[in-house]
Amino acid sequence: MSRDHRDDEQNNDDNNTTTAETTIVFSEQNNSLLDEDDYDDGKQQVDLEKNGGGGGGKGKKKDGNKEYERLENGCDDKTNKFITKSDEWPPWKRNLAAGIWIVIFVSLNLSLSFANKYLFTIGFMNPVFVILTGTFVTFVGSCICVFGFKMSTFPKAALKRRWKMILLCSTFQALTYVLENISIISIPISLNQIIKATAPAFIIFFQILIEGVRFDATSIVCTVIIIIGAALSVVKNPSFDKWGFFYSLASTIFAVLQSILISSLQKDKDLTTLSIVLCTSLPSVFVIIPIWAYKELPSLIHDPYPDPLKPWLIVGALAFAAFFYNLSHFYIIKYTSALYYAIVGNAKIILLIVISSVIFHTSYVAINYVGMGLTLAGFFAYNIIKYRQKVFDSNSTIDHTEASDCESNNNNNNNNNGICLDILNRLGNNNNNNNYNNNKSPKRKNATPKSQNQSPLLHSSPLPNQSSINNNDKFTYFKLIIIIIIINQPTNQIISNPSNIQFQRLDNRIYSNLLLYSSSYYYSKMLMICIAGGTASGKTTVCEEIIKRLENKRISVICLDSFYRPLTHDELTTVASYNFDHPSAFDWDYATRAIKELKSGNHFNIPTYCFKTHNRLEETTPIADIDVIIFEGILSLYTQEIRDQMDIKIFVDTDSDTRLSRRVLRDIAERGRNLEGVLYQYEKFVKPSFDEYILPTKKYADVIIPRGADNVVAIDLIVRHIRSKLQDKDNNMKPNSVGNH
Ligand SMILES: Nc1ncnc2c1ncn2[C@@H]1O[C@H](COP(=O)(O)OP(=O)(O)O)[C@@H](O)[C@H]1O
Ligand SMILES: O=c1ccn([C@@H]2O[C@H](COP(=O)(O)O)[C@@H](O)[C@H]2O)c(=O)[nH]1
Repeated sequence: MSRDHRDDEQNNDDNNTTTAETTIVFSEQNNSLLDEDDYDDGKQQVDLEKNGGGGGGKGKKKDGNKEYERLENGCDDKTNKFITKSDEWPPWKRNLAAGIWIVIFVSLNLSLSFANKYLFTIGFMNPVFVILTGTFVTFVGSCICVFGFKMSTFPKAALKRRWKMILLCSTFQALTYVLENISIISIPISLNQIIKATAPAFIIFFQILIEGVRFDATSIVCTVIIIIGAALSVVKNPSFDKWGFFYSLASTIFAVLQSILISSLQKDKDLTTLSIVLCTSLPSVFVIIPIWAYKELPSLIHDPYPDPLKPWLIVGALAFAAFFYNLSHFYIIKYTSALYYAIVGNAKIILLIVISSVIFHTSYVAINYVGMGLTLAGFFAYNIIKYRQKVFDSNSTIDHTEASDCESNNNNNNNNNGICLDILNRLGNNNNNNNYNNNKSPKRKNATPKSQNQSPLLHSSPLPNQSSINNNDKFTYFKLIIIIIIINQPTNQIISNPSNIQFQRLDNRIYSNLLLYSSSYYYSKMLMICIAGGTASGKTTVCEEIIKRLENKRISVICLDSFYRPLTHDELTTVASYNFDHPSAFDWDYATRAIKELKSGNHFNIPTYCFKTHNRLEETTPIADIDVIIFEGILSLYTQEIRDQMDIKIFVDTDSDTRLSRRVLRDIAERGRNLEGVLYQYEKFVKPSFDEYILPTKKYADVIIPRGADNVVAIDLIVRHIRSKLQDKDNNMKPNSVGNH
């Protein structure tokens, strides 16, 4: 141990109280493990909080800085959610608001269905037009909410990033509603809802088709029950109509596809439910217009209605109701969670089946009642299973964090996306699980050479598969297009048969109900390790050594460096006076989200930072489906939120002279610097920041490794510990452990 480190630890000993954890220092001199006293928790991190979760300092003040704009607009730094007054409401007020919106949601849905039915009975046979006006008013209304009332941000960046997915989603959305409305003309609402209840079967089908996912027996049994039930519901049903049935089925399939896309879109930090409605409604209008022009325009012009004003008033009212119905989705999710919303949506389907059967005196034969009972039972069971799995999933994730206060953060972050561990994210996965997400330059030994501006993947593993989000997107779209081709075949036939068009109801936002189904059986079995330490202390080298020894495991290394804030124009002009070693140089919000998402078993695209341009590059590196994540960086132990996610916390403790000499060589060779620049930066920023911010985080480490990668004993012991932790997790994954939660 170097002298100054000893001094530092001594100081800490003097000053601090003990915590429950024990820090282990690996000393190779005597090959023994030395127990160290622990230190006071949470003291250093105050600095970050003072700076607004790391968002403070320089980054916030500069013009043109996106983060600054975001914060100025009222976006919370930690959760990345838009802050409104209601976020500060007491729980009772939020619950009351949620309750009111749930009532609005259910009653609007029922009213839309029944008013639509009434429209058709008075001879207004333009279901596509009803959807068109509803979608258009939804677009105008969401514009007013976003631009006028600033209820959500306009997701410009997300729109640019995800425009293809948004367009596809809009198309599915339009087809879902149009086909559904057309279908209900020839079959009763209750039958239509029964058909919609078969959605889990399609979810499972698509997951098997697209991903090759294997499902647990209970999900399969529920799905089989649903299908048998749905079949029995239609057999000999006096109200059955084959085209109505096919339209409804096609609508359900599109809704499933739409739900898959929506759940993926909801993972985007910039997309709220409201902004998704805004972005998808306009393209939907453009998809619906040609269908409407082809199907209904001639009859709309030529067929006079007995009472011309009445239907138009109803259509107008329905369009506004459709908008508020959409708005209610946003508010229910806002005040509760997406999971809650999905449950409400499922309950609504059942309510609709029962009420519509009673109101419209739908006639059934005995076998249909058996079928409906079976469908509902399967549907209930499926949802209960998914709900339990989800709850188990979040419990197991929280357990690993060993922190109670991260629970609320987890819940917050998962509100929009926690329940929809979406197919698409895993659709996009490739097999480069053992990837090295590192924005640094090529390393010695096995590192793959790359230029500074290349994609940041540095493969220390035998899997040389580089990838970027673009490639993933292509792959994903390719798969979706295949699905569309398969699905479009029967759909085209149906649409081309005008004689079957009768109309019953307006809007039924099925996608949100389906979010629950798209949640697959998932366990958080990943191990998260944090490696902190001063610059050039050997963090990366230690990672490489660990990876080498864990050859058969899927490991990803994420560098805190990837989350450097891109420098603004002003900052670039005075880059020599920019402190890259200060906590405010990092985008903590982004880094925290990445760690939490990955820890929850979700996919995340890691950004790429370029040390030469001090900017973020276009490429991102998708990370998912791995056994071990190593989060490495000078300040990786700095924030409590990130520390709370870690299973093992390591500090690489290398003496400062060694670090300086390594840094000089590295920065000149790999980061395009000169000697004067490196020394100036080291003296002015690197060393003071190390003393002030980095070294104090050593107290949070479970393991301290003196001399970095040279300390073979330490690395061997860590690897052994990782193996045993992974084994523990594997054991806990066994099916019979589910019941314990
Ligand atoms: N044990 C070691 N012996 C010799 N050189 C080392 C050792 N560990 C790291 N280095 C060199 O020091 C530099 C910085 O190491 P690195 O692992 O990248 O540190 P960090 O990730 O902490 O910045 C690299 O050029 C690396 O080759
Ligand atoms: O644009 C940048 C960003 C960072 N730095 C320096 O990099 C190190 C962190 O990387 P390590 O690999 O952990 O050393 C940090 O000390 C910054 O000073 C930079 O020079 N330019």
